[in-house]
Amino acid sequence: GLGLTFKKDESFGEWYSEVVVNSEMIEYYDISGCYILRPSTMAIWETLQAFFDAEIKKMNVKNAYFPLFVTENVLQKEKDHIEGFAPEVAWVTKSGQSDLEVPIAIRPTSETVMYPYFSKWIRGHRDLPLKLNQWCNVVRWEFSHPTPFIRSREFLWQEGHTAFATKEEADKEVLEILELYRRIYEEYLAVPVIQGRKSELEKFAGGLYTTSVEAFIPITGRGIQGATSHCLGQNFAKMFEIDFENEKGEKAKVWQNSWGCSTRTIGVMVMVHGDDKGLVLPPKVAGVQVIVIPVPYKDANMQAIFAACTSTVQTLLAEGIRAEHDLRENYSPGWKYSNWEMKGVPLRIEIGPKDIASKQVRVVRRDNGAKTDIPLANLVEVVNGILSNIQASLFNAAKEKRDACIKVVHTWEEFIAALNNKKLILAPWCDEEEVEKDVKTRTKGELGAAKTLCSPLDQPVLPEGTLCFASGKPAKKWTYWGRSY
Ligand SMILES: O=C1CCCN[C@@H]1CCCn1cnc2ccccc2c1=O
Repeated sequence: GLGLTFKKDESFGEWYSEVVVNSEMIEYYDISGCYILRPSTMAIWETLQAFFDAEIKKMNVKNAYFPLFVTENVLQKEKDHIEGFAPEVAWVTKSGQSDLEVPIAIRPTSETVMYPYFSKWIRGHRDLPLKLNQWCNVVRWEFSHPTPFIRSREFLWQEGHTAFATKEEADKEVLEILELYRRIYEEYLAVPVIQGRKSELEKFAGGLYTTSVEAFIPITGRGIQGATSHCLGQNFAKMFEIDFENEKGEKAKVWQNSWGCSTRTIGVMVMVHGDDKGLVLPPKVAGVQVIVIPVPYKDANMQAIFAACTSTVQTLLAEGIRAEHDLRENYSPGWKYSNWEMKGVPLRIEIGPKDIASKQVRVVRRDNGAKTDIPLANLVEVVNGILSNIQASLFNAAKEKRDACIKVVHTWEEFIAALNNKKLILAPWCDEEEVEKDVKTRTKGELGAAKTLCSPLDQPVLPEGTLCFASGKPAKKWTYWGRSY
């Protein structure tokens, strides 16, 4: 049949897998954790890429491309950053029948690939700031449950790697990039996110501190890290001897950042906006924003209807609206409506005999099903208005839903109750790592333990004397907790 067999709020995992396949975004591949990204996925990725690439170029970041492969000794160089990740590193050990002299790793991230050359290229303060980015794939051979877009063994991302003379410059850029990540989610994918700082336990171990944008999936009550922007401090500069002669002629270590955003963004968008008819695409990222469908009538003049469909598409394309028509003769209008709803196309235009007669078209919104008859005369301006209204209402609906999941707690009992109610928990915390580990231990279970998601940059007031929900010690900051992907 045409529709989905699984309902979003009954069998979320199965619903998600069915939607990404039936909407023609993903095709499963015969290697576990690897997926084919079909054109409708690439159209979305290319829109996000175009926005982010243009913005980082305004920041004087330059794109480069470094090799996919990294030697073992270089990869092992930064031990405390690699130790936890080592099992995920994929290795090339043969070419043809013969073993390689030395096994070669496939990049899981590119710090160790790039930084020996940062060391070579950076000599004096005039070589700073060095700001490089690459759009590429990375491989992490994870064994936890693979999920299209969300957790795959190969994924596409951008990884930015920058070096500065001072910590102040690095700190500033960390937040500038984090703001771009917020815009990717909120302005393009219509997904609300929280900007925050990771705890010492959850941060990138090789860095100084990690900031992130955190999304939330109300149906599963799980948080999901949307993208990360790390200040690496001088850790990698020490390891890879990335020094420069500062303006006083002294030898100094550079201050570095690294930041990344991947195709996981697309999976979050599917989870947040999808419904039981399939994908729901925010217009700003939809590869096809409007689909025009002829509605034939028994003795109607089909040529006139087809001609009207074609000219409507041309009119919209001329104004930069991404429109297509579906003139296939062997499918009914009803079948086509379901098919394009499954693909998440934001707006459908139906053209039948009476529309021709009264020089109008009927538009139907994917997000709320609203139908409106529009005179051809002001088609473009009305369609543009509806598309931007869809974009805004998708974001507002998602934000309202996410905010309704936020629960402020002050005690352990409230915390556990909120966790069992699939809430996104905001709690005062003493910021002690032992307490964080203890919460993980005490909430272990088949749904996974609760963990810190981030401490919001925008901290609510913390009244004097507020105690930590878990330890009873004086609280130091408000922190979001929850189960996560
Ligand atoms: O997040 C980012 C943003 C982009 C640049 N890299 C940083 C840090 C990556 C942390 N990480 C994540 N998984 C890994 C997996 C295997 C080996 C190493 C790593 C590893 O270093």
